[in-house]
Amino acid sequence: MGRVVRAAETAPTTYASEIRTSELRVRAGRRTAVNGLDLSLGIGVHGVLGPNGAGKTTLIRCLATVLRPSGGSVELLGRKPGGSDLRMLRREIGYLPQQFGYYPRFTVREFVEYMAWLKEMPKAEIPGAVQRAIDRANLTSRADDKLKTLSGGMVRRAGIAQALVNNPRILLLDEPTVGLDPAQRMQFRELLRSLSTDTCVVVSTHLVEDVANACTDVVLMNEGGLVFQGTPETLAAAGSESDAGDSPAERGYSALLGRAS
Ligand SMILES: Nc1ncnc2c1ncn2[C@@H]1O[C@H](COP(=O)(O)OP(=O)(O)OP(=O)(O)O)[C@@H](O)[C@H]1O
Repeated sequence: MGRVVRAAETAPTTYASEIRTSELRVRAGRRTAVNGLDLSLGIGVHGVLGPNGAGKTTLIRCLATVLRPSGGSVELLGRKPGGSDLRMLRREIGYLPQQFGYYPRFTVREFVEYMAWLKEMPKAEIPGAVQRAIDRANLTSRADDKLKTLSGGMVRRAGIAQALVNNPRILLLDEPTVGLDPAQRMQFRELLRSLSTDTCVVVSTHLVEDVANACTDVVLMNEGGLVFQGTPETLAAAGSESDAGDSPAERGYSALLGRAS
């Protein structure tokens, strides 16, 4: 008889926080765009909000291991990114940049397959994983069309598909809903909800309503720092009728930013 395998050995590794930053500083050009940020993000959907220039993109690029911290520290899945471990870590991360390059003659399927290959997925798993990612991004009917024939919103969805293809433990999405029509935004919210139980998703957006409706946690940034972290309900409760905005969440956003400045 073989050795008894304890449940703890087969269960996926869990962390107190998939992402942890401490006094994190990150430069963008000459600016320190993230300046002393302490964050702890676990499984769930974390909506990062903040005005233009708050440091959202810079933070996400650092979490994607594209930019190195200039001070403080970042830990992803319990590890400090760097050295020989970096490739292993990147296999566990999905990333949709604000702007991404692609070869326009690739079909959606070829593009997502190529990204799966770059992420060093086992060859036999790629076709199934690519189809699943394309389905989840609602591009099934356009899977074999060339990227140059797609609308901007569809290209964005191809970007979402490539970010999902390796079933990442950490999924970083920088303004994923730009260019999506209202029906697609609703479907995207569904996708976020389906990811919220087993993935640490970080999604930056200007759409406070997307955060209020599809995120489990709100991270509000201003001038490179953290202004607020809490549930969408707490964000909404922070506002009053006198604050700017068309909804309780927008009024909460305005109130918290107003108090911070
Ligand atoms: N490559 C760069 N060179 C110089 N400054 C930069 C660069 N990238 C960003 N910055 C500056 O860093 C700050 C933070 O920018 P970042 O793009 O992270 O903000 P953001 O919150 O994502 O803004 P937005 O909502 O406009 O996308 C801004 O003041 C910006 O001008």
